[in-house]
Amino acid sequence: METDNNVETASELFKAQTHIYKHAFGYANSMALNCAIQLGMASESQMMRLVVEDCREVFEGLNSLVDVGGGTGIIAKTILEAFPQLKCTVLDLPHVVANMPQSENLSYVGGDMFQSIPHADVILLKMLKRCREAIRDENEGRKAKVLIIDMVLNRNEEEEEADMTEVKLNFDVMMMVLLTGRERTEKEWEKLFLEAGFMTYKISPVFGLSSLIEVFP
Ligand SMILES: C[S@@+](CC[C@H](N)C(=O)[O-])C[C@H]1O[C@@H](n2cnc3c(N)ncnc32)[C@H](O)[C@@H]1O
Repeated sequence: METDNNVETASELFKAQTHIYKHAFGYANSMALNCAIQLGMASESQMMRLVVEDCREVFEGLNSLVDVGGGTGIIAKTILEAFPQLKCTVLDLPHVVANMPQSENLSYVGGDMFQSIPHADVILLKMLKRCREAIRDENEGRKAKVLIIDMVLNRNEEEEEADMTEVKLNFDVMMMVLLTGRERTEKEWEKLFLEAGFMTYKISPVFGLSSLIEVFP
């Protein structure tokens, strides 16, 4: 695979990722798939950088952001590179963030997203399995705008390349088999947002296999 340094545009990166996943699923071999997922994760910050560049308006004017299930803060740090005035909080399980160094604009909170989410202008949920519960009505943080970065099935079927659709459907099957989860169509996402009390949403399919979904209270 090309390294971060010689993949220059979002579409090159997304094509490379789709290609790798497609072949890994084709091998029907868990080791090949694991490698593909590791490679995909290794390019996450590069991908996020491209997305922030393409979608600056989504982050402009915000004062604070909380990345729910944000791990060690790779995504939050990437957003901060472009918007250094933001106050970012990463919420993850206590053992994940226990020894993470705080800085002026980046803090870590150990906790359970199903109990409480720190207040912020925007809540980011990226690749989380149980976002339904995370944005449910009773959750304290829910009145903020929510940004979700995740797959949307059957989106722009005419425009979407066949390879990409194939890979998304393979992920859907994998989620069902391994995690008793699933990927969602736009209609299913919409139902989830309306049930959680949100009024509107906007999907920007700019993120290769994943889309950026803005959900408004
Ligand atoms: C699939 S990873 C996604 C990481 C990151 N959002 C990304 O896209 O790279 C899920 C993350 O959620 C965290 N997590 C799982 N259950 C959680 C909970 N109840 N509260 C907070 N974080 C949780 C995990 O520790 C892990 O870092």
